[in-house]
Amino acid sequence: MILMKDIVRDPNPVLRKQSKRVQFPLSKKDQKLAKDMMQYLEVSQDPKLCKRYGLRAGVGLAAPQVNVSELMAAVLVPDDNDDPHHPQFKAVIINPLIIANSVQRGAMTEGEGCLSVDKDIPGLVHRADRITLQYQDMTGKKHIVRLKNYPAIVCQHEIDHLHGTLFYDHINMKDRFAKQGDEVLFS
Ligand SMILES: O=CN(O)C[C@@H](CC1CCCC1)C(=O)N1NCCC[C@H]1C(=O)Nc1ccccn1
Ligand code: NI
Repeated sequence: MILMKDIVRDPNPVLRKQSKRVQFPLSKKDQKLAKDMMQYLEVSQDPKLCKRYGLRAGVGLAAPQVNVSELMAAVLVPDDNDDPHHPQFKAVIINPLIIANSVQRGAMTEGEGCLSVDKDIPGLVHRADRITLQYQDMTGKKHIVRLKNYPAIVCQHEIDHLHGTLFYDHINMKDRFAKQGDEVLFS
């Protein structure tokens, strides 16, 4: 089971490395990693279990955050009324590729955080508002999904990790909350 002690923190250089492609069929190690990362998100989003294991609740976790430089991340975006049985987007995304970005930009009004960044870094994290994401699931099956708003933001945050990018790399440090043109802001 992944615990907070297993999560690598900035400025650990592993967070700045380019991850390697995952081969199929998945090795036993990669199967366990995929399951453990999704389990972290599920446990962390259960208030009782989250407290019991001293976790920070998360909606995404990328392999480099647990010290594995592979193109794999788990995403579990709860639906608005927090029904655990109907998440907005739940997937282990392997060898993900953003094959289209909307011209329209989007950012979360309150900025972003990261389980691997222990300090708060305020500012708008400018991203595409909508993306077309291609990924392989644990069986190697290819999926192509179109995401917008929060699920799109979360996947972009995770895919960034796989390429050694952290959320604050996107903040305009000279004017942290300056909107970019007609950027969509949402909380
Ligand atoms: O790379 C992956 N990470 O670093 C975990 C991050 C990923 C999200 C940050 C912004 C977009 C993706 C994460 O989840 N958080 N960031 C730090 C603390 C809060 C936490 C969070 O947003 N929790 C949450 C939100 C809604 C419901 C339940 N929990
Ligand atoms: Ni992160």
